[in-house]
Amino acid sequence: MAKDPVRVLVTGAAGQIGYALVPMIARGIMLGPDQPVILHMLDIPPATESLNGVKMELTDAAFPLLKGVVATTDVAEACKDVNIAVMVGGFPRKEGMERKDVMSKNVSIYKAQASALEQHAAKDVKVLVVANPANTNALILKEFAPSIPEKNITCLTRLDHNRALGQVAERLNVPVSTVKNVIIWGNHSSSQYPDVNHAVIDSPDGEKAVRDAVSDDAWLDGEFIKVVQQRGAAIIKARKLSSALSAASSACDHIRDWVLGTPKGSWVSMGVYSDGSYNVPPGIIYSYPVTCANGDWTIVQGLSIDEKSRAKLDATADELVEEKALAYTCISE
Ligand SMILES: NC(=O)C1=CN([C@@H]2O[C@H](COP(=O)(O)OP(=O)(O)OC[C@H]3O[C@@H](n4cnc5c(N)ncnc54)[C@H](O)[C@@H]3O)[C@@H](O)[C@H]2O)C=CC1
Ligand SMILES: O=C([O-])CC(=O)C(=O)O
Repeated sequence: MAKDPVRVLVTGAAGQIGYALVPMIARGIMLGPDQPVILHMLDIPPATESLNGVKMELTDAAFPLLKGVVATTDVAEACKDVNIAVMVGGFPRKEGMERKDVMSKNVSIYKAQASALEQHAAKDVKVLVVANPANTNALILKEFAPSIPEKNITCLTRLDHNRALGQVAERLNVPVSTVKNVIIWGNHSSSQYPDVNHAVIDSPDGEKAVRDAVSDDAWLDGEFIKVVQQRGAAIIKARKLSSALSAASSACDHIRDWVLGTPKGSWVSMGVYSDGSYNVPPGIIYSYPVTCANGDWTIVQGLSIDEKSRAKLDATADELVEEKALAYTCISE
């Protein structure tokens, strides 16, 4: 029997990530090839014409799984009964800007949209915040939507996770699908810690530690970390626009694994509400290694953290605590 359609909200749908993301959702890349969807697309009034253009293209693409499109600038209408909300709308970082520069613009957007989701979305809505500063926008959303379970509010660090997989695969000249269990700890910013200490590659002789396969600790502890941390800025420099196709694809990966589960023996990175695991301060949205099953994520426990890694986990946590304080200053202004 055909499944009931799932309603998926994409905010900022007329923007560049939105334009890459909505066809992926309509093709079943996010929720699977047998899951019909109804797309809810929100943008702001100046983007109305462009949003309608995207809607026209969705019609023209004749996606079999797409059972309806709501394209609107009304946040209440956009949030009505949505099961999944991908929050891409916001003010993007431009060349030379740090994430903190865009904080105040985004705090007010996320506060308002939290209330709309709380009032109008399905009670078990799953929320993924993509817009920067992603962790702190997600935290604001959580604080101002107290009736949405905190487990349902996450932010995107899967792009960083995928970037780390890509760098290791390129270095070893192996298919990216053979690399797994890298970790992005902390903030979706240049303070994040891309950690390969538990990562492995699959080979015909079984699993091999990435550290052994690469056999170049100086590269793994230096250049590799820097490249992943700075990849967003490198893309902006090259394209004069921030990452879009990779962000859209990673957003699909994040929701797909959350809803449908992570493969056995592997984990992914997600920004989730910290419960104090790995001695990270509770009360921030922090990227952890997680496994997913039955629509829930669980932080992978018990991984050994060496001294160098400890300092990096703490540094990115400190930045998030600072961002939280800054966000609260913006709220009270
Ligand atoms: N977490 C991650 O891995 C990544 C995050 N990003 C972030 O994603 C966000 C979107 O990036 P792009 O699509 O490139 O930006 P964009 O500027 O092309 O699109 C943003 C869209 O949001 C809309 N918008 C602005 N305020 C809104 C509001 N209040 N409600 C609904 N829509 C609103 C704009 O009109 C625009 O259409 C940025 O914050 C960017 O920094 C980008 C790449 C990766
Ligand atoms: O750096 C940015 O603003 C865009 C972004 O988040 C990324 O590409 O990781």
